[in-house]
Amino acid sequence: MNREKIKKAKRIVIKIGTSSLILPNGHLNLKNIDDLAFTLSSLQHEGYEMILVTSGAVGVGLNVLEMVKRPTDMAQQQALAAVGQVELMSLYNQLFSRYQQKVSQLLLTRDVVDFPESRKNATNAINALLSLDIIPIINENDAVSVEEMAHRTKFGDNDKLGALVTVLTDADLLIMLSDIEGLYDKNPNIFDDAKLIENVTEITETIMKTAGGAGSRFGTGGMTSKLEAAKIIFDADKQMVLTNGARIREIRDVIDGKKRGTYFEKSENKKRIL
Ligand SMILES: Nc1ncnc2c1ncn2[C@@H]1O[C@H](COP(=O)(O)OP(=O)(O)O)[C@@H](O)[C@H]1O
Ligand SMILES: N[C@@H](CCC(=O)OP(=O)(O)O)C(=O)O
Repeated sequence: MNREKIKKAKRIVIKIGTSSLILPNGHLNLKNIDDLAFTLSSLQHEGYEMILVTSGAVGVGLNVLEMVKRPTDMAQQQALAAVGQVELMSLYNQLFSRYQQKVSQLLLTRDVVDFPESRKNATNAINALLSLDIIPIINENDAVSVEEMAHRTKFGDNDKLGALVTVLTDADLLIMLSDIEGLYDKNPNIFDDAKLIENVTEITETIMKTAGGAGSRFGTGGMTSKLEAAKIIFDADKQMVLTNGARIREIRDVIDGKKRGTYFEKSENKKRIL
């Protein structure tokens, strides 16, 4: 499948997972964070409209408070996220400003996307920031969004948030950065002979069955949540590339339509039928 459509993308959402921001020993992955700031800033300077959906509040919070394990208590996790989010944004602010790029922070809850009025307000804010040439950096508002029955405030995970932001902002492309090359035909953590899938045109039962859980102690959703996000992307007729966050400067290759990671794009035939 050729990737011509990617080359036309102008507004691009990048979702980066905790596993690309935190090293296995719990320290911040400064190289990746710096590469991210450099790459997004230079693309923005060239005229692309970049939006960053970042995870890492809880992971960075653990680092700041020198804790090894994520606490099980919900309020403790919320507190950790509140601490980590400040540190994460402070770091982004420093590094992006080194590349002459202004950034901003938006912390969203699920109800913002569900209620038409607040959805419109969030979209307007993001559009206004982009028109001012400021990169919006978005995370879930983990300090206040917890699982509730009547009033839905939680997205579930940031893969879904990344997909919803892509739809909300009518972006042309979602690039999802993880700690792995892309989607494999089986969990590569378990099977040595797992093979990379280059293109996915539909989320079938067989594709869902390839997915296993998170690869690091910091990641949350694993591959299943990335495929759930891909469903949102397909339903909205958007495109997504899942690729390795270890080589962030390759984002440029992805945008140039080169074969990197796994490309999720509904086949033309399918689009005609629907
Ligand atoms: N079929 C699969 N293809 C690729 N990765 C898979 C698959 N099944 C399970 N995984 C695991 O999913 C992990 C990525 O998810 P996760 O740890 O949640 O990362 P992130 O923090 O980037 O969101 C990979 O490191 C890998 O171990
Ligand atoms: N909002 C959470 C991210 C949760 C999440 O989905 O993490 P990840 O699987 O690393 O993308 C945080 O900032 O810690």
